[in-house]
Amino acid sequence: MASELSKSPVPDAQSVREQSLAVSGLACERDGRLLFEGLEFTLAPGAAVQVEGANGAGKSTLIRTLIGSASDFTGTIAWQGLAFPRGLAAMRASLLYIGHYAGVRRGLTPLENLAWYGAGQDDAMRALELVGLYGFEDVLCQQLSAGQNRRVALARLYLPDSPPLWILDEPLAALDVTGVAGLETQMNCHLRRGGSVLLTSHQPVNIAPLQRVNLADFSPRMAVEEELHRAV
Ligand SMILES: Nc1ncnc2c1ncn2[C@@H]1O[C@H](COP(=O)(O)OP(=O)(O)OP(=O)(O)O)[C@@H](O)[C@H]1O
Repeated sequence: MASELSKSPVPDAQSVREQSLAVSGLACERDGRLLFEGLEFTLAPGAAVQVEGANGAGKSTLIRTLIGSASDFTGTIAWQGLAFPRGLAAMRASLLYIGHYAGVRRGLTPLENLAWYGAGQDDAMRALELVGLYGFEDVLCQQLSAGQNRRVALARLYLPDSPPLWILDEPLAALDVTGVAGLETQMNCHLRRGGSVLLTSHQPVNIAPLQRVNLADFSPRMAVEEELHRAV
């Protein structure tokens, strides 16, 4: 099955439209604690952003904010030049989001999970084969391993008509070496076709072009430390 993972299908060019996500002066606070402030980056067509940061730095909070699940932020998030909340609906229409907990329904099989997302039988079978789950398509997800469940979630990236903007929270979590390589191949293919990827990961990701955004560079603690350093 290892060889199957490296055979990456080409995403439908028709589905990869012009897009751009721009974040400017973004700050998020949770539980009375400022996680980051002054965050700036742009995600252009054909490019990727990797959000880095220590546990609790605010990576998932940022992602929930970017997909519109959290609206308590200051600063600007804009999709194709239209600031949230006005640009949110158009952004969501172009979005494929896979969260930290992957969104796999454990009482369903992998095939049923993809059907729930609207995939036809043939497309779903092909996607599951490409993520190395051939032979497991009818097994309940609650009986699959953590890595296999992650692969069920990631199979959505291998379906035809995949949206152009991929936002993925810890997509490499629980994957083995072959799984990571296969996912990197698929993300690179998506980028080459003009799609874009924003992901969080605690480990290096071999995709290009890649901009790395470290939340530590935008933490208020860092600003205080720099101030102290200048004062010495
Ligand atoms: N709804 C919430 N209510 C209160 N605190 C929250 C909430 N959501 C997040 N936090 C806090 O915000 C901080 C950042 O959490 P977040 O999940 O964004 O971190 P992370 O960088 O993704 O961490 P990890 O690498 O461990 O997944 C944590 O201290 C967390 O407890």
